[in-house]
Amino acid sequence: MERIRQAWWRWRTGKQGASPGLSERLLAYYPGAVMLLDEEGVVLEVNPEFERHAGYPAEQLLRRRAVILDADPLHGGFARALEHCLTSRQPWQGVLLCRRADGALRHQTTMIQPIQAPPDASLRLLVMQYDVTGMRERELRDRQLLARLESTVAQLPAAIFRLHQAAEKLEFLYASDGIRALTGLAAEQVMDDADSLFGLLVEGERQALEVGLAQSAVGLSPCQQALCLDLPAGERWLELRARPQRRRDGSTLWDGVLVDITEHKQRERQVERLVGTDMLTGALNRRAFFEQAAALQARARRQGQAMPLAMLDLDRFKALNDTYGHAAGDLALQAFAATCRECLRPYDLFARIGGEEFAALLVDASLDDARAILERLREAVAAMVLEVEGADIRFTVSLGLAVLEPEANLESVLGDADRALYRAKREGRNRICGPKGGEAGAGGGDPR
Ligand SMILES: Nc1nc2c(ncn2[C@@H]2O[C@H](COP(=O)(O)OP(=O)(O)OP(=O)(O)O)[C@@H](O)[C@H]2O)c(=O)[nH]1
Repeated sequence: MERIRQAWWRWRTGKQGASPGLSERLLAYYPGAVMLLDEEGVVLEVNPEFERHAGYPAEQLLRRRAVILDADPLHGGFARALEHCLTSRQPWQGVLLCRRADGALRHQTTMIQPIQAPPDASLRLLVMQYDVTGMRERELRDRQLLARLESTVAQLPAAIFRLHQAAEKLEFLYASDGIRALTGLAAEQVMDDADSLFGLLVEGERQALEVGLAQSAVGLSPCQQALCLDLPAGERWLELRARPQRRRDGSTLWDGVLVDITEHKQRERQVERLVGTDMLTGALNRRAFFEQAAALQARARRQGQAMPLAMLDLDRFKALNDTYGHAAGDLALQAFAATCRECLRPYDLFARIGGEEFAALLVDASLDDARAILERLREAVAAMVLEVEGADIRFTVSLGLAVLEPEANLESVLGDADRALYRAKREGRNRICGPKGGEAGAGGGDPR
């Protein structure tokens, strides 16, 4: 077969010219159907394989026009292909829909080569056909299957992808249409430029992804990573799950899926918030305060900054409870916490760390700033009037202030603030004390 293909190729490319023996060789060895036609398109000769491949007994075809093989002998492509070869003396190649003697339609890949046949150098056409119907049917089935698969993938609430990394560069070799619902980006956009997607990652997430992919590439282990995107509609969380494979050139490929996990993340955060929140007042609880204060202190340590820390305690709260009842006391605690949140800045930490004891950690504030903020807070609390069953309830707050130095121990600084608070109580309540020697912002004293 290879020998014949090479001979055919030499012939077609004209390196050797039309070999007089070639048509005989093709008629003898070509594994498909071969016909030799005269310049009227009449069949002069066929090969022994002809009937098996063309589905026509040789005797029915010899001395008849070859176009009768065409599914449409009058207007089909066979007649046009022959016409082309005869007028241009150029070869023709293509797929023709032919009809077998039993009426079955078959796709035949067809090559037609004009040759000058000795001895009179009259024009002949050498026609070779090979039945590719099975191949075309398989191709059609594959295409239908692929179309079904693509539409199924498009319906998924996820995007599938193939990611390639070579020389540190990441590119999507494939991204399904689902990427648009997840990110607002078209699949083509992501395939053209992976950064159109990775550029949406919130700060630090890209680095986390690169580390995750690097670990996956080294150990050829699955990669699973939660990614947070900053989209115009808000924050969106995706989970990337992918399996790596190594290419021969040493680069790595991941086939994987991106799934929206925003709802799950939001629920997770809600639970985290609830676990870290005091149910009565909505302030942070003691555990969350210590965790978040430690994180803020680590950041402040890097910047070499100290942070003012205050303890707040309602004055004579027992008496309020005793006079108006525990429910009124609860209401007072809630109103107090709400006023504190209004007076503090959104990024300050505010927590209920005991019964009627609260703490505030002021971020990026000098001691003077803190005093001014807390003084406003003290005044706002003193100005509050709670109406409970016809009675106007007023109360005040005492504050103890300390400074959390970058390297200091949080518990012991809370102790300092507590001691300052004790002084504020002793000196008449409704005032701010501390740090040592810096008593300022004293209020009107205990109204009682
Ligand atoms: N209503 C209510 N009261 C609470 C809650 N937690 C603690 N308390 C009350 O807060 C009061 C705290 O009283 P004390 O520690 O004696 O102090 P105080 O009466 O505020 O007096 P000073 O702190 O000295 O001004 C107690 O009566 C507790 O029962 C709570 O969740 N709700």
